[in-house]
Amino acid sequence: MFIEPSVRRSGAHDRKGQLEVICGSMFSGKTEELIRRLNRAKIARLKVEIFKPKIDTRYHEEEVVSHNENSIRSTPVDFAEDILLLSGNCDVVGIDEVQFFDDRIVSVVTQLANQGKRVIMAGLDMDFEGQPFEPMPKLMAVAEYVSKVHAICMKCGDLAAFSLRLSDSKQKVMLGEHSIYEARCRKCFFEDKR
Ligand SMILES: Nc1ncnc2c1ncn2[C@@H]1O[C@H](COP(=O)(O)OP(=O)(O)O)[C@@H](O)[C@H]1O
Ligand SMILES: Cc1cn([C@H]2C[C@H](O)[C@@H](COP(=O)(O)O)O2)c(=O)[nH]c1=O
Ligand SMILES: [Zn+2]
Repeated sequence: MFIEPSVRRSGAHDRKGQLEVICGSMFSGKTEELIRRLNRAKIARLKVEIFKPKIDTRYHEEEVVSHNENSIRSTPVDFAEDILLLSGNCDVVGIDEVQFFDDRIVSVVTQLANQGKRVIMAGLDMDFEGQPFEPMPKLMAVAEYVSKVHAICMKCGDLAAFSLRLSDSKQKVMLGEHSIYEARCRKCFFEDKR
Protein backbone atom coordinates (compact mmCIF):
# COMPACT_ATOMS: atom_id res chain seq x y z
CA MET A 1 0.00 0.00 0.00
CA PHE A 2 1.24 3.51 -0.84
CA ILE A 3 1.98 5.56 2.28
CA GLU A 4 1.37 9.23 1.61
CA PRO A 5 4.48 11.32 2.41
CA SER A 6 2.05 13.61 4.30
CA VAL A 7 -1.58 14.00 3.38
CA ARG A 8 -1.61 17.71 4.23
CA ARG A 9 1.83 18.52 2.79
CA SER A 10 0.49 20.02 -0.40
CA GLY A 11 -2.34 21.80 1.39
CA ALA A 12 -2.79 25.43 2.24
CA HIS A 13 0.01 25.46 4.84
CA ASP A 14 2.81 24.35 2.56
CA ARG A 15 2.20 24.82 -1.14
CA LYS A 16 4.71 22.23 -2.32
CA GLY A 17 3.05 20.23 -5.09
CA GLN A 18 3.81 16.72 -6.23
CA LEU A 19 2.94 14.23 -8.98
CA GLU A 20 1.83 10.67 -8.19
CA VAL A 21 1.17 7.99 -10.82
CA ILE A 22 -0.76 4.78 -10.13
CA CYS A 23 -0.24 2.39 -13.06
CA GLY A 24 -0.85 -1.23 -13.98
CA SER A 25 -3.02 -3.49 -16.14
CA MET A 26 -6.79 -3.51 -16.27
CA PHE A 27 -8.44 -4.82 -13.04
CA SER A 28 -5.25 -4.13 -11.03
CA GLY A 29 -6.94 -1.73 -8.61
CA LYS A 30 -5.75 1.59 -10.05
CA THR A 31 -9.11 3.29 -9.67
CA GLU A 32 -9.66 1.84 -6.17
CA GLU A 33 -6.28 3.20 -5.09
CA LEU A 34 -7.02 6.59 -6.67
CA ILE A 35 -10.36 6.77 -4.84
CA ARG A 36 -8.70 5.71 -1.57
CA ARG A 37 -6.11 8.50 -1.76
CA LEU A 38 -8.68 11.11 -2.78
CA ASN A 39 -11.06 10.15 0.03
CA ARG A 40 -8.22 10.46 2.55
CA ALA A 41 -7.40 13.93 1.21
CA LYS A 42 -11.09 14.86 1.65
CA ILE A 43 -10.98 13.56 5.24
CA ALA A 44 -7.99 15.89 5.77
CA ARG A 45 -10.36 18.71 4.65
CA LEU A 46 -8.38 19.42 1.50
CA LYS A 47 -10.21 20.72 -1.54
CA VAL A 48 -10.25 17.92 -4.11
CA GLU A 49 -11.17 18.06 -7.84
CA ILE A 50 -11.39 14.91 -9.95
CA PHE A 51 -11.28 14.63 -13.73
CA LYS A 52 -11.51 11.93 -16.37
CA PRO A 53 -11.37 12.04 -20.18
CA LYS A 54 -14.83 12.44 -21.69
CA ILE A 55 -14.19 9.37 -23.85
CA ASP A 56 -14.48 7.11 -20.77
CA THR A 57 -18.20 6.83 -20.15
CA ARG A 58 -18.29 3.06 -19.56
CA TYR A 59 -20.00 3.19 -16.19
CA HIS A 60 -21.14 6.72 -15.53
CA GLU A 61 -20.96 10.15 -17.18
CA GLU A 62 -19.82 12.03 -14.08
CA GLU A 63 -18.32 9.47 -11.77
CA VAL A 64 -15.07 7.59 -11.60
CA VAL A 65 -16.18 4.00 -10.93
CA SER A 66 -13.94 1.03 -10.10
CA HIS A 67 -14.62 -2.54 -11.27
CA ASN A 68 -15.92 -3.34 -7.79
CA GLU A 69 -18.27 -0.36 -7.94
CA ASN A 70 -16.54 2.13 -5.66
CA SER A 71 -17.20 5.59 -7.03
CA ILE A 72 -16.36 9.25 -6.63
CA ARG A 73 -17.81 12.29 -8.40
CA SER A 74 -15.70 13.61 -11.27
CA THR A 75 -15.75 16.10 -14.13
CA PRO A 76 -15.39 14.62 -17.63
CA VAL A 77 -13.16 16.81 -19.86
CA ASP A 78 -12.34 16.83 -23.57
CA PHE A 79 -8.79 18.15 -23.38
CA ALA A 80 -5.92 18.16 -20.88
CA GLU A 81 -5.99 21.99 -20.76
CA ASP A 82 -9.54 21.89 -19.40
CA ILE A 83 -8.09 20.47 -16.17
CA LEU A 84 -5.96 23.62 -15.73
CA LEU A 85 -8.99 25.85 -16.25
CA LEU A 86 -11.31 23.86 -13.96
CA SER A 87 -9.06 22.97 -11.03
CA GLY A 88 -9.15 26.52 -9.62
CA ASN A 89 -7.76 26.84 -6.11
CA CYS A 90 -8.08 23.18 -5.10
CA ASP A 91 -5.33 21.41 -3.14
CA VAL A 92 -5.53 17.97 -4.75
CA VAL A 93 -6.28 17.00 -8.36
CA GLY A 94 -7.26 13.39 -9.22
CA ILE A 95 -7.22 12.14 -12.82
CA ASP A 96 -8.47 8.68 -13.85
CA GLU A 97 -7.79 6.95 -17.21
CA VAL A 98 -4.97 9.43 -17.76
CA GLN A 99 -3.61 7.30 -20.65
CA PHE A 100 -6.41 8.65 -22.87
CA PHE A 101 -5.07 12.23 -22.82
CA ASP A 102 -2.47 13.31 -25.38
CA ASP A 103 1.07 14.45 -24.54
CA ARG A 104 -0.14 17.90 -23.45
CA ILE A 105 -1.21 16.29 -20.15
CA VAL A 106 2.49 16.23 -19.14
CA SER A 107 2.77 20.01 -19.25
CA VAL A 108 -0.66 20.44 -17.62
CA VAL A 109 0.10 18.27 -14.57
CA THR A 110 3.57 19.82 -14.26
CA GLN A 111 1.98 23.29 -14.11
CA LEU A 112 -0.52 22.09 -11.50
CA ALA A 113 2.22 20.61 -9.31
CA ASN A 114 4.30 23.78 -9.69
CA GLN A 115 1.29 25.75 -8.44
CA GLY A 116 1.52 23.66 -5.24
CA LYS A 117 -1.12 21.05 -6.02
CA ARG A 118 -0.87 17.34 -5.27
CA VAL A 119 -1.79 15.59 -8.55
CA ILE A 120 -2.75 11.89 -8.38
CA MET A 121 -3.12 10.11 -11.74
CA ALA A 122 -4.27 6.57 -12.52
CA GLY A 123 -3.72 4.95 -15.89
CA LEU A 124 -2.90 1.87 -17.97
CA ASP A 125 0.84 1.56 -18.50
CA MET A 126 0.55 -0.94 -21.40
CA ASP A 127 -1.92 -1.42 -24.21
CA PHE A 128 -3.46 -4.72 -25.42
CA GLU A 129 -0.27 -5.50 -27.35
CA GLY A 130 1.94 -5.12 -24.29
CA GLN A 131 3.34 -1.83 -25.62
CA PRO A 132 3.78 1.31 -23.47
CA PHE A 133 0.58 3.41 -23.51
CA GLU A 134 1.63 7.00 -24.24
CA PRO A 135 1.70 9.42 -22.41
CA MET A 136 2.21 7.14 -19.36
CA PRO A 137 6.00 6.70 -19.75
CA LYS A 138 6.46 10.48 -19.72
CA LEU A 139 4.16 10.94 -16.74
CA MET A 140 6.03 8.22 -14.85
CA ALA A 141 9.32 9.97 -15.62
CA VAL A 142 8.27 13.36 -14.25
CA ALA A 143 6.36 12.05 -11.20
CA GLU A 144 7.81 12.02 -7.69
CA TYR A 145 5.96 8.78 -6.85
CA VAL A 146 5.02 5.85 -9.11
CA SER A 147 3.01 2.89 -7.78
CA LYS A 148 2.58 -0.18 -9.99
CA VAL A 149 -0.34 -2.35 -8.94
CA HIS A 150 -1.16 -5.85 -10.21
CA ALA A 151 -4.27 -7.82 -11.07
CA ILE A 152 -4.68 -11.60 -10.84
CA CYS A 153 -4.06 -13.62 -14.02
CA MET A 154 -7.38 -15.09 -15.15
CA LYS A 155 -5.60 -18.13 -16.61
CA CYS A 156 -3.15 -19.23 -13.89
CA GLY A 157 -3.85 -17.10 -10.79
CA ASP A 158 -0.39 -15.50 -10.68
CA LEU A 159 0.12 -11.72 -10.52
CA ALA A 160 -0.90 -10.04 -13.78
CA ALA A 161 0.71 -6.99 -15.42
CA PHE A 162 -0.86 -7.37 -18.90
CA SER A 163 -4.32 -6.74 -20.37
CA LEU A 164 -5.28 -9.40 -22.93
CA ARG A 165 -7.85 -8.31 -25.52
CA LEU A 166 -10.22 -11.15 -26.33
CA SER A 167 -11.30 -9.76 -29.72
CA ASP A 168 -9.31 -9.45 -32.97
CA SER A 169 -9.61 -5.65 -33.12
CA LYS A 170 -6.29 -3.81 -33.51
CA GLN A 171 -7.65 -0.37 -32.64
CA LYS A 172 -5.56 1.09 -29.86
CA VAL A 173 -8.54 2.66 -28.09
CA MET A 174 -11.37 0.22 -27.50
CA LEU A 175 -13.39 0.76 -24.33
CA GLY A 176 -14.61 -2.28 -22.46
CA GLU A 177 -14.27 -4.55 -19.48
CA HIS A 178 -14.70 -8.27 -18.61
CA SER A 179 -16.30 -9.30 -21.90
CA ILE A 180 -13.40 -7.86 -23.96
CA TYR A 181 -10.35 -7.91 -21.68
CA GLU A 182 -8.69 -10.28 -19.21
CA ALA A 183 -5.79 -9.68 -16.85
CA ARG A 184 -2.84 -11.97 -17.61
CA CYS A 185 0.66 -12.69 -16.30
CA ARG A 186 3.55 -12.43 -18.79
CA LYS A 187 3.58 -16.15 -19.71
CA CYS A 188 -0.18 -16.45 -20.24
CA PHE A 189 -0.35 -13.09 -22.09
CA PHE A 190 2.27 -14.02 -24.71
CA GLU A 191 0.84 -17.55 -25.09
CA ASP A 192 -2.61 -16.19 -25.98
CA LYS A 193 -2.00 -12.77 -27.57
CA ARG A 194 -3.57 -12.59 -31.06
N1 LIG B 1 -8.40 -10.38 -12.62
C1 LIG B 1 -8.64 -9.58 -11.59
N2 LIG B 1 -7.66 -9.30 -10.71
C2 LIG B 1 -7.91 -8.52 -9.64
N3 LIG B 1 -9.08 -7.89 -9.41
C3 LIG B 1 -10.08 -8.10 -10.27
C4 LIG B 1 -9.93 -8.96 -11.39
N4 LIG B 1 -11.10 -8.98 -12.07
C5 LIG B 1 -11.95 -8.18 -11.40
N5 LIG B 1 -11.36 -7.62 -10.32
C6 LIG B 1 -11.99 -6.64 -9.45
O1 LIG B 1 -11.52 -5.36 -9.87
C7 LIG B 1 -11.25 -4.56 -8.73
C8 LIG B 1 -10.26 -3.46 -9.12
O2 LIG B 1 -10.98 -2.56 -9.95
P1 LIG B 1 -10.37 -1.17 -10.42
O3 LIG B 1 -9.83 -0.40 -9.24
O4 LIG B 1 -11.45 -0.50 -11.21
O5 LIG B 1 -9.16 -1.62 -11.34
P2 LIG B 1 -8.47 -0.81 -12.54
O6 LIG B 1 -8.79 0.64 -12.38
O7 LIG B 1 -7.00 -1.09 -12.38
O8 LIG B 1 -9.01 -1.40 -13.80
C9 LIG B 1 -10.74 -5.55 -7.71
O9 LIG B 1 -10.89 -5.09 -6.38
C10 LIG B 1 -11.63 -6.77 -7.97
O10 LIG B 1 -12.86 -6.64 -7.26
C1 LIG C 1 -5.63 -2.58 -22.81
C2 LIG C 1 -6.47 -1.51 -23.43
C3 LIG C 1 -7.58 -1.02 -22.75
N1 LIG C 1 -8.34 -0.06 -23.32
C4 LIG C 1 -9.50 0.46 -22.58
C5 LIG C 1 -10.40 -0.55 -21.95
C6 LIG C 1 -10.98 0.21 -20.76
O1 LIG C 1 -12.11 0.94 -21.24
C7 LIG C 1 -9.85 1.18 -20.38
C8 LIG C 1 -9.03 0.73 -19.20
O2 LIG C 1 -9.80 0.76 -18.03
P1 LIG C 1 -9.29 0.25 -16.58
O3 LIG C 1 -9.87 1.26 -15.63
O4 LIG C 1 -7.79 0.27 -16.58
O5 LIG C 1 -9.85 -1.12 -16.39
O6 LIG C 1 -9.01 1.25 -21.52
C9 LIG C 1 -8.01 0.46 -24.55
O7 LIG C 1 -8.70 1.38 -25.06
N2 LIG C 1 -6.93 -0.02 -25.22
C10 LIG C 1 -6.14 -0.98 -24.71
O8 LIG C 1 -5.13 -1.37 -25.37
ZN1 LIG D 1 -0.91 -16.52 -15.95
